[in-house]
Amino acid sequence: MELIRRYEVVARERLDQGVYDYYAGGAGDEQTLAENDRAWRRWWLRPRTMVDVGAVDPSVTVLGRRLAAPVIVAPMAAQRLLHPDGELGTARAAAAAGLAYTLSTRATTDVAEVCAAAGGGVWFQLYVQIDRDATEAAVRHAVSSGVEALVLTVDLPVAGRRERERANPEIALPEGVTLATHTGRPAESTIKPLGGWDPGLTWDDVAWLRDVGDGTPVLVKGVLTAEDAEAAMAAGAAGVIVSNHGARQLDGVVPTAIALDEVATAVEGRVPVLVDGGVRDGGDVVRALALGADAVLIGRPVAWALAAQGEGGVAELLAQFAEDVERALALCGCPDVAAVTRGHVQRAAW
Ligand SMILES: Cc1cc2nc3c(=O)[nH]c(=O)nc-3n(C[C@H](O)[C@H](O)[C@H](O)COP(=O)(O)O)c2cc1C
Ligand SMILES: CC(C)CC(=O)C(=O)O
Repeated sequence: MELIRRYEVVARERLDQGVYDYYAGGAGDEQTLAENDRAWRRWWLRPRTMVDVGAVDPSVTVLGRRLAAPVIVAPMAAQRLLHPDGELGTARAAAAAGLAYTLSTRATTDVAEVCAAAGGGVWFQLYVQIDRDATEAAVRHAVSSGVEALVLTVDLPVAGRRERERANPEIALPEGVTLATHTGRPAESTIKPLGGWDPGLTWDDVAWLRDVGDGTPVLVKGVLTAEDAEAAMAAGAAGVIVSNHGARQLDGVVPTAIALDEVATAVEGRVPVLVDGGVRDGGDVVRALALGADAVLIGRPVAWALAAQGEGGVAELLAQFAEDVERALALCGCPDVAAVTRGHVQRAAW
């Protein structure tokens, strides 16, 4: 937490108020935003001692790819708003750390360039548009660029009510920077919360996407209930991401540290379960693993590191984060990720 706070302080100094607010903000009164962080800490860790932790291996395999730690960079729009290194910087830093990187549909760098820079381990987050032809073209372009998974975001049928964005509803991108044309629309020089996404998306569309993606695994991002986890698996999802979109969509939805328990119990190991929202240190990662996650995604901490120090900042953050996961595993008596069990957490009474 401390490391991340330092990056956030620098990021806040460097960024325009509107840009900082866009990244930091949540929906409504930001009740869920605050609880996303706190809810992890309401699970106390139950460490075991006298286990040989002389060599701790924090690596995992997700969708066939070995990751140095169970950590993936979450999709976040418009990263060249934060630093000229933008998506290329974050993707390169993730690759150097042996982690996967998820590129947003609303990126400021084309997916082909990002895949080339990372050399593997890139996932493509998809917002399905009303214009299905444009979406199909984007998916084909992403797949032919070499993305290893399609992350279908299902929690943004309409824009959340984000009070902090009201002051700056349309953020101008820096001179010479435009949004990548993953939407098939002409290059745009501002970022808006919503534009042309299909609010009519249903579970039947997972089969369509699998088809368009030519078998590339489809992960459903934005699952908060056992019911939706079942529906996602029935629809052919290769995995689910427990997420409330960083508390940016509907204030009052369940924090992900609570939803994860229900979702992982329902999934019973049939597909990978990932989680994001408020994961801030190695202890949180162990909590997530204990509750049944295969890996976590982290969002804002990466944004702050990028804004503060560009690619080097993200590299440092991810290295320290992975090291902290290793330390937390050792201190819980777990020589590897497989050793983490439900018995490594207990719910706090408050
Ligand atoms: C500024 C910002 C932009 C985001 N853009 C996207 C996006 O384009 N697509 C998406 O699926 N999620 C997006 N998210 C949500 C993140 O992928 C992720 O779910 C969330 O930020 C994780 O929580 P954390 O920031 O607390 O780690 C965005 C989040 C932020 C903060
Ligand atoms: C362009 C936006 C829809 C990106 C996003 O998902 C977000 O701001 O949370």
